[in-house]
Amino acid sequence: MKRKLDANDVPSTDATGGENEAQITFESLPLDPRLRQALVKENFSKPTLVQSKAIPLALEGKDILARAKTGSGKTAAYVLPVLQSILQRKSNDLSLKETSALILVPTRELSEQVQRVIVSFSSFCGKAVRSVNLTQKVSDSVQRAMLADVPDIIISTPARVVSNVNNSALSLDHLRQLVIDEADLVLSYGYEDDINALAKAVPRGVQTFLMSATLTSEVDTLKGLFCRNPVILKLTEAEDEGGGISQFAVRCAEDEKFLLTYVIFKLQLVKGKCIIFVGDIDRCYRLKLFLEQFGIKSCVLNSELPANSRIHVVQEFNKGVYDIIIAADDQEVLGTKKIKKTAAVKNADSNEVDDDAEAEIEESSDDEVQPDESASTSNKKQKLSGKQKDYGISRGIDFQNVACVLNFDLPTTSKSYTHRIGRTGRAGKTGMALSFVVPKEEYGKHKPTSYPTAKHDEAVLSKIIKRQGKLGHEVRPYHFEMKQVESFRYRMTDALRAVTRLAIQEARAREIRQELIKSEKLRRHFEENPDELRHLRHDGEIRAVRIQPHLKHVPDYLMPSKGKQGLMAEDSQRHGVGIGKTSENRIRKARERNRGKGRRGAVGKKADPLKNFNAKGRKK
Ligand SMILES: Nc1ncnc2c1ncn2[C@@H]1O[C@H](COP(=O)(O)OP(=O)(O)OP(=O)(O)O)[C@@H](O)[C@H]1O
Repeated sequence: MKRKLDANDVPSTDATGGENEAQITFESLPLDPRLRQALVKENFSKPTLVQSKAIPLALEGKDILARAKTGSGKTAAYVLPVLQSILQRKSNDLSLKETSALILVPTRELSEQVQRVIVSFSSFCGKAVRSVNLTQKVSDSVQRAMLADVPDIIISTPARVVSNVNNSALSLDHLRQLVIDEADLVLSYGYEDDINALAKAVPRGVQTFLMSATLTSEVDTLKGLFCRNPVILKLTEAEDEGGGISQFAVRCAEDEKFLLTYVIFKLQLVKGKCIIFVGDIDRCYRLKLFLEQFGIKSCVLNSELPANSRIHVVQEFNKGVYDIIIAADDQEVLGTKKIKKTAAVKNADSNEVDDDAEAEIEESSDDEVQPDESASTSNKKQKLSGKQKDYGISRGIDFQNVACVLNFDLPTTSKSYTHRIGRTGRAGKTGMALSFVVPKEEYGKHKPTSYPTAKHDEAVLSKIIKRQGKLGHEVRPYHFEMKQVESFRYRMTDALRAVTRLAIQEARAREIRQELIKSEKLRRHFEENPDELRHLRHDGEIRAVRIQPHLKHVPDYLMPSKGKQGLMAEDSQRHGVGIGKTSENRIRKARERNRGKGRRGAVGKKADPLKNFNAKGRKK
C-alpha cells in the first residue's frame, strides 16, 4: 500500500557537519565484531562525516535522508546498519530466511559496486549474509534460482525489482530496510512508474535510507513516498565540495590542450591516477589515440560502451592496470544548444534556492545515459534533462585513489564541475583538479580539434569560481612556461596529424566489435557462423593510426635545463603540480637510459630525424 506521509506532520531534524561534535569512532558504535573486522581489513580507521552522523541514527531505527558530497562515504553509511540489523536478527535465529533489505540504485554499474561493498563488509560473516544483484547478466532461470534461495539483501535498479515482484520470483513481504542510493537520479533515469509500483509493494514501517549528493524535488517526491519522519542530514564539511582539492585553471588554446596533456603525462608532471574529462565520445578516442602515439596508455569510458565494459574499465582503472581514464561526459554533446535561464530549483526541505540552477546549457542530443533496459517503456522515452545529463556517466562511480581530475574540455555548468572534481579527494584524501579553459579570442582558431562548448568556457569558469568561492575554495590560475613547452609542439602536431577522423571512427567501431566478440548473447551465433567471428577479429586488427615509434621517448634536448620545474612559470612552481622527487628521478633515469641507448645503438642524435630537424630549425 502507498504510504504517502506529510513530512510536515512531525518536524524533521536538520544536522550539519559544521558542529563540533564528540568524535565518533567505529569502536564506539554498537557494531558486530565481524563488521569491525571487515572495517579493519578495508582500512576504514575512522568514520567519515556522513557515516558518523547517519550510522548511530540508523542503528536506532530512524529513517535517514542524507545529502553529502560525492565520495563522502555514503555507501558504508547505509551498508553497515543494514548488515548490522541482519546479523542481529540472525544471532537469535541463524536459520532465518527472509529478504529484509532492498537497495535501489539507478544503474547496473552502481548495483555491481554496491554489491562489492556488501561482499567485502560481510566477508567475515560466512553464510549469515547473502546478497543478490538483480542487474547481473544471468538467465531468468538462474536469477529465479538465486531468488528462490531467499537472499537477505537485494541490490537492483527499480525496474528489475518490479518485474521480479510481478512474476512472483521475489517477495517484499518481509522487507525491513529500503535504501535508495543516488536518490536524486533514480526518478530522472526513467523509473517513475517502477518507483510508484514499489511504493505500493513495500510494507508499512520499513526503515528507509535516501542517500543523495543533492536535494532536489525528486528526492522530496521519494521522501513523500517512502519515509516516515526522516532525520535529514544536510552535510557540509569544511572540506566539502571541492575542499581538500587544489583547483587550477589553465588558459590555453584548443591545440595547446593536446600539447599540455602530452607534456603533463609524458613527463609525469602529475603523479598518480588521473581522470581526464572530455566533451564527447570522439574526443575520447582522439585523445586516447593521441596519447598512444607517445606510448601513454589510457582507457576510455563513455555511454556508448555496454554496461559490462564500463564496469570492467572502472575495475581495471581501480586495480591500477591503467593510470589514465578518459571519460566522455557525452551527455554534454550539443545537438542544438542555447543558454537558458532555468527557474530556480527549490531545495527539498526549505525555501533555499539551489544556485546551480542558474544559467545552464540546454541540450538536445541523442546520446543518453542508458538506465536499466527494462525501465518502463514510457519512461525510457523520457529524455534526461540537461541538468541531469550533465554528469551521468561518472556520477556515483567509485574511481579509487584518483590524484588528479583533468578537465580537458570544461563542463558546461558549475555543478557538473563540482561532480567531476568530486572524483578526486575522496574520503578525506587530497587531490588536484586542473581545467583547460579556452579564452574567447582563441576559440575556433584550430578548427579540426575545436570543441563547440569551448566558446562558453570563460562564462562557465566565472560561475565555477563564484560557486567554489562561496564554499571557501579558490580556483587558481596556473601558468606553464610556454616557451619551454613549445619545444614539444612539433611532436604534438605530428601525433595529432596521425589521429585522423577515420582513425577515430575505426577506434570507436573497434571497441564495439570487441564487445560483440565478447557478448554472451552472440556466442551461439558465432559458434554457428565462425566466419563472421573471424571477420570481426580480423577487422579488429586493422590499425588506422600511423605508427611513429620515435614519438615514444623524449629526447634530452627537449627537456628544459632546470628539469621539469622549468616547464612551469615561476608563480606556479610553488603550487608544485604533482612534482616530486620521485618523478624527477624517473625523468633523470629515463634521460640516462636514452643516453645509454644513443651510445649503444643507432638511435643517436644524428639518427633521430626529429633531432636533426630541430637542431637546424631551432635555437637550442
Ligand atoms: N571511513 C572510511 N575510511 C576510509 N575510506 C573510506 C571510508 N568511507 C568510505 N571510504 C572510501 O571512500 C570512497 C568513496 O566512498 P563511497 O563510494 O561510499 O562515496 P559516496 O558518498 O557514495 O560517493 P558517490 O556519491 O560518488 O557515490 C570509497 O573508495 C570507499 O571505500
